[in-house]
Amino acid sequence: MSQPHNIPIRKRAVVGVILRQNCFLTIRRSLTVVAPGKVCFPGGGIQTGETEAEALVREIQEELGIESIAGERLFETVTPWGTSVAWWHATIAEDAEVVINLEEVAESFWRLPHELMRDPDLLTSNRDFLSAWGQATFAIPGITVPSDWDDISG
Ligand SMILES: Nc1nc2c([nH]c(=O)n2[C@H]2C[C@H](O)[C@@H](COP(=O)(O)OP(=O)(O)OP(=O)(O)O)O2)c(=O)[nH]1
Repeated sequence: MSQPHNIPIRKRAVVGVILRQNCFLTIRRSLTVVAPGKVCFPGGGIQTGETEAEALVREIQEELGIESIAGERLFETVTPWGTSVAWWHATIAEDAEVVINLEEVAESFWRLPHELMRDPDLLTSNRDFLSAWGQATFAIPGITVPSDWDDISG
């Protein structure tokens, strides 16, 4: 699944969509990284020689101190600044405890879909990702689109 685009790709990144009890594991970016203070999912740039799944697991470990298992590749977008972003479902242990890396992450929290959509600090690409999910462009394992989604996202 992908969005149509004609922006030259300068970098590739991967993002982890992790759920617990209908809530997304979400981070607020630290003030020293790109898009400071913005809310998004864990993830980051893919290094040379890494697969997307390897980069996903490494970034989640680096940012949140937790082991994860890469699941299904859900979606792909391109940021206006030319980063191709692959959106992956990932799972973590039920009792995994998040320990944030303060160099990259200001805080982490679990958010219901409508709470995320209403957060003014949510990265635009994440809003687009959630909208595409709400329109059934792809499914996310373990969560269904709320029946009142059109009211939430409209
Ligand atoms: N981490 C993360 N990045 C996202 C999300 N949505 C989205 O468009 N992005 C974009 C922003 C960036 O262009 C790219 C990853 O950025 P990043 O700043 O987290 O990655 P990074 O630390 O590896 O960056 P760098 O050190 O390589 O510069 O993906 C998201 O939910 N989480």
